[in-house]
Amino acid sequence: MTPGILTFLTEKEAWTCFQSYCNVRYQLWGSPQGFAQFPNSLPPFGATGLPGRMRSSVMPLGPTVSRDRVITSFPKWYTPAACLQLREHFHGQVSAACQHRNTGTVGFCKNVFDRDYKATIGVDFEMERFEVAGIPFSLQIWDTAGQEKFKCIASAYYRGAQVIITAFDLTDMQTLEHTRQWLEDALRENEPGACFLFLVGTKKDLLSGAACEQAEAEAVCLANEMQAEYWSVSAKTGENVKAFFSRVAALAFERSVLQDLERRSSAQLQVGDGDIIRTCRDGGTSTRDPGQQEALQPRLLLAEPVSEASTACMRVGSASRDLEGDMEHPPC
Ligand SMILES: Nc1nc2c(ncn2[C@@H]2O[C@H](COP(=O)(O)OP(=O)(O)OP(=O)(O)O)[C@@H](O)[C@H]2O)c(=O)[nH]1
Repeated sequence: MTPGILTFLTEKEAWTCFQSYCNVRYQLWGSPQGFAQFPNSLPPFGATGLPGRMRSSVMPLGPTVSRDRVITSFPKWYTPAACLQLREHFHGQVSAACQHRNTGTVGFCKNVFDRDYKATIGVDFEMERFEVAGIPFSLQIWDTAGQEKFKCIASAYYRGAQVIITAFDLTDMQTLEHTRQWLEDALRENEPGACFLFLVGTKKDLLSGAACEQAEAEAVCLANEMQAEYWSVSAKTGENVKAFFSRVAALAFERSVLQDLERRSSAQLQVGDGDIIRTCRDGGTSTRDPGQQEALQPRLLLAEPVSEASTACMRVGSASRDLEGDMEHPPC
């Protein structure tokens, strides 16, 4: 994401307006020692079966998570009329798994609001660290440019998103219509049902009373049609920004944990009385003593996703630099 609170959620030039699309990827991170506290001494959650850049990854060490990125209870929806799920607690299995261990784009990332419009060139990238239910959890946030001329670059980053956020300008309802196209483009690159969808109305500070209610009602209708969860936010005042990203992080976290638990139980089915057969990274198989499994798995998780994340970042950086020249290198 470009600097400036929620720039990915706001307006650009009149004709392209708000088709800004944001594609959020996640990472779970923590120390290998931390994993040893989990039942069976297996790493808690770490995807090995997700496609390409999307795999969750475990990083060896991470900076402390700031207080406003700590999510202890399941964040509430913005409006029950358009939310993905009404419950107010983490899934039972997720809470139970988390109990075994002790253990937060731009304005959101930088806590600043930039009143000057600076177009996103190609793609912006941010990594936000959270702590969800006591577990360190990172979101990779990819803010794709809304302008038509950058569309071909943006679409390369749609694939493998866990969360898709399409944004529009609450003060310009034409931009709401454009979100359909953005969503279709993004969904085309992903498996059906694989992503959480969010529709976000920005510039809430510029609307009030009946005008705001009317705009929100239309947005909620579209959100229901898209099967997306609806949120109104203001990058300028910060209204709902933290709550929105907490919700995104919590939902993404929960899903990744559930997927991981599922993978773990299916992996256990493959364990026989004798040796464990595991797939190697080069596609071959290896036979190992069962006692070695606990030590090996964290290393597999550490090595592969981190290098993939770096490759992805490099690609964003070089694509952007080609177009802008002085683009900041994404924080890998
Ligand atoms: N009043 C108000 N202005 C906003 C808000 N969010 C963004 N803006 C302004 O709207 C303009 C466009 O914002 P951007 O965030 O750059 O728009 P964008 O859709 O991300 O544009 P691209 O980066 O080209 O995709 C800027 O001048 C912002 O300061 C908001 O919540 N309230």
